[in-house]
Amino acid sequence: MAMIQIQDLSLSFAGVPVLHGVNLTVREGEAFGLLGESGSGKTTVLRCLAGQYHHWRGQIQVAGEALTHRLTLARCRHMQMVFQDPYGSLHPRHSVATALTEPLHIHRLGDVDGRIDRVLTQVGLSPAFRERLPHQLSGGQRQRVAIARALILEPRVLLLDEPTSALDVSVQAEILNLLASLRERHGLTYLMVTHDLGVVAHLCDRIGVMAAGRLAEVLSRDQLRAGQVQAPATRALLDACAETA
Ligand SMILES: Nc1ncnc2c1ncn2[C@@H]1O[C@H](COP(=O)(O)OP(=O)(O)OP(=O)(O)O)[C@@H](O)[C@H]1O
Repeated sequence: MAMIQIQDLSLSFAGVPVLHGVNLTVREGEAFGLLGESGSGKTTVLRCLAGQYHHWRGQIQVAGEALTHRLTLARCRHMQMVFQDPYGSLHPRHSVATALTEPLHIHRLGDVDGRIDRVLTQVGLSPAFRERLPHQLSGGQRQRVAIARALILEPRVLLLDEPTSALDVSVQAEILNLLASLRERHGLTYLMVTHDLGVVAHLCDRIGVMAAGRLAEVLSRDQLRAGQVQAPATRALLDACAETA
């Protein structure tokens, strides 16, 4: 089943087109990576799904339901976003427990303490982290809290915007492994934006390559690994990666 189906998605800012008729399907339980050069429109696709832009055109369906331009509580609950910079996405004076309680209050969910302890354990943090403030956490721990805050609502889909790029290289693999095991355990669907071919090779089943606001190509992980690519934009990404390797 298609968990996310995007058809003919277009968006302009002040008359300047940024997305041009993007078509994209993410299957239930799949990890789909969006690659592409800077400014190609990857994050804008995620933001349309997350309800941060309301003036897109086209059709978006999630779990078979058409998304409207209005953000509903049910939509937020089923589809959560995790950002690149965990420091920026956590309030500096809110403890971990406060950050995790907020979405539960908004969605009027009970068993707050039990849910917080369970989700902290799921992301590999002990309940002793409840009272910590963001500056008392390492970068990797902060990203674990950001993932916990997304997971506490038990969503079906995570929209991941460069979830490891702000982290030290040594911590990136830990967070990628965590995301992989959470997907397997909870049957989550991921749509992930990244610049990093290593990240997609590790986590993603299929990869879409964006170029100038269009989806240039969709590949399996094996096709990408074998260099079986058609679109010039994909070839340019592989060449750039080979040059820096
Ligand atoms: N709020 C906005 N107002 C005007 N233009 C915007 C806005 N958000 C994005 N853009 C433009 O849309 C285009 C696509 O941006 P987007 O952030 O989606 O690219 P990206 O592929 O995610 O890039 P990066 O990898 O650098 O994050 C860019 O040209 C950007 O300048």
